Amino acid sequence: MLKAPAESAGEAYEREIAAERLGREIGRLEGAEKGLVFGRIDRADGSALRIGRIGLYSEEDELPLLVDWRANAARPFYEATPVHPMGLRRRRHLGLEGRTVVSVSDELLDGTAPTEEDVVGDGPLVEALSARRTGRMQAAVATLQAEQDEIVRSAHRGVTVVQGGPGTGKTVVALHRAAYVLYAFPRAAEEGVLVVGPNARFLDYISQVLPSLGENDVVLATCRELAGVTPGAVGPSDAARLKGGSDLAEALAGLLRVRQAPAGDFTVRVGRDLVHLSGEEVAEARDAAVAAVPGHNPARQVFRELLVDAVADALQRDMGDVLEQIDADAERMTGLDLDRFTGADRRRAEGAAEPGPAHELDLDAVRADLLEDDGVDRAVEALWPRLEPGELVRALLADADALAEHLPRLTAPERSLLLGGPDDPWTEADVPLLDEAASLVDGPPGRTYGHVVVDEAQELTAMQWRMIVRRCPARAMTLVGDFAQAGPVTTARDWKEALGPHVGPRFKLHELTVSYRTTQEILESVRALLARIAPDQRPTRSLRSGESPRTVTAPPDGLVAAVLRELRAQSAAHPGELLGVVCADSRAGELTAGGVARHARVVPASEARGLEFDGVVVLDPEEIVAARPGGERDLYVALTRATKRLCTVTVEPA
Ligand SMILES: Nc1ncnc2c1ncn2[C@@H]1O[C@H](COP(=O)(O)OP(=O)(O)OP(=O)(O)O)[C@@H](O)[C@H]1O
Repeated sequence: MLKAPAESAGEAYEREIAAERLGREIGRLEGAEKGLVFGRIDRADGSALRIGRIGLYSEEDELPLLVDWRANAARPFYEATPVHPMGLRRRRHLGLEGRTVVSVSDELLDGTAPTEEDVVGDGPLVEALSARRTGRMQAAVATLQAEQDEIVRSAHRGVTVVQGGPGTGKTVVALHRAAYVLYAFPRAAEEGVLVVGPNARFLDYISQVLPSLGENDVVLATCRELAGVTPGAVGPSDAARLKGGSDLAEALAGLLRVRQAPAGDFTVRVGRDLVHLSGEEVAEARDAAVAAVPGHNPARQVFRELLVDAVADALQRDMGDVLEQIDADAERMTGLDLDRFTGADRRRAEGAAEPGPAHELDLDAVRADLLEDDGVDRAVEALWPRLEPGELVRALLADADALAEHLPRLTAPERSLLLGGPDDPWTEADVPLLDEAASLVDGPPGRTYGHVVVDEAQELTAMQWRMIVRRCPARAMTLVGDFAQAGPVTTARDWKEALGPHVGPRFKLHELTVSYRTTQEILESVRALLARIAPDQRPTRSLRSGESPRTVTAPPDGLVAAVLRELRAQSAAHPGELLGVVCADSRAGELTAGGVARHARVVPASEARGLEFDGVVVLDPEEIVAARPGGERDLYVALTRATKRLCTVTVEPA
């Protein structure tokens, strides 16, 4: 395609577009190649369908060669049970390496006895769950469970919420839902699908799933990336929590209103004249400008034009008054009617249309002049200064008086937590403030999406919710998370509180209750902790059992050595498995320097959400709990990352 000569710029452009389209199609087909066909359903009537990541058709056959897993025809593959066989006799799972079949596993659904043709054995789910972790999440398209599939395939186009404990497959559901939306809702697909995750580490972890489902057009982003802001510093979490509250949005909007033609009369110098505008006239121009377009800077342009109209009107009025005064004075002194000497009289004599009064100005010319006038420029800048988003945020955070005026609900100590210097670097908590300011100053974001998926959604602050909802005008979203795993900055306690301001009660809540990651033993060991941090939450159950979690103690100066000992023992006993060490954020550097990173991924507790490993070492639970507010929830996250074995290293009492 790219070798073909292009005669013109237009042709070159079309060639690029066509090449891009083909590139995408190649990507889709390559993605589908991995486990090309993973399922087959045999109906009781003898017909069969093969299920794969995409649909494939041949010209001769009536039935498709391969049915896309998202097609309605594939539904029984996920939903049929012996109680509701949905017309199926057999469900078959196929394991492929390249194009070679390496495993077959059948379930018989209609109560008939297995024949020689059927391979009934260990379920493919158990196999998938006990497989080694690779450090990247894998698609679960072959083994989606009925409760997961129901959410993925839901016809509900509004807001779907999935609440579930650690490892219940929320991320799996969220990503397969994104793929389903692209397939089943063409409008949303055309407007784009966005997946938001808490940090770059997490996005990297899930980055393979959608491409392996043949979908390369989904945008994966963190809040930073959406706002286009890279923070230069880490802020304290108590200030971050405050900055996450929706009061800040009101404060920024309030601060902006003060910068849009504050009340009062106004005088503009135009050339040598002073033109006076009443407070009413200015307010009228302001209200009309604000109503005309969203965004301070775009509305400023409208305001400028309306102000010029008002100035031109005032000039005409003043001019009229002056001329009438002159007319009256002259008439009184000379007894002459001056009208006769003006162009009005002559034009009338020449048969022109009835003109206005003699002193009428050419208003269009006056307006054009005024739009170029320095005096008008200065007036607009004084009444309605052009702004950058960052300036607006600074004007609030670096000014104690502005904080006091616009955040009256905060206490004085809270406000002093927010107060910063004019040159402080931005922090993570400033990102949604800058985004809010950008929407206030420049108008709504340029890029919006037809469907937005948010993973670890319990992490979002009210201000972050605002920035995400802004990008989804249709309010079509899939939100997955677990409030028992909420970090220290989260502002809401539950889904109702988080979503109320945006969709009220209009969201559909699903709950997942089976853990596909952690073993029953690990879940038992965190039960008391869960009861403390989320007393209302039903504990999840696991499909699998394994080793009991262990604890080892070490002296304060022997922690790194103890972690290394444990990792060596685990990798000797279970070579090839993926290991992770979760520790307080401040410890990560020491562990990496001590050589731990050669044996395992070192994960600061604040970044552990959503990740998983075969074996996990949790270093110094007390330190993790003490490191941040709500530290017990960080510990709960840390303790639920292992699929097979968990070891906790605690510090020996002195
Ligand atoms: N139907 C399934 N088939 C195969 N594997 C699955 C299935 N559902 C979940 N899993 C696996 O279980 C593990 C946990 O799933 P996932 O990460 O989606 O859970 P989560 O609810 O998002 O967890 P967390 O609350 O810790 O973020 C993953 O390895 C995932 O691949």
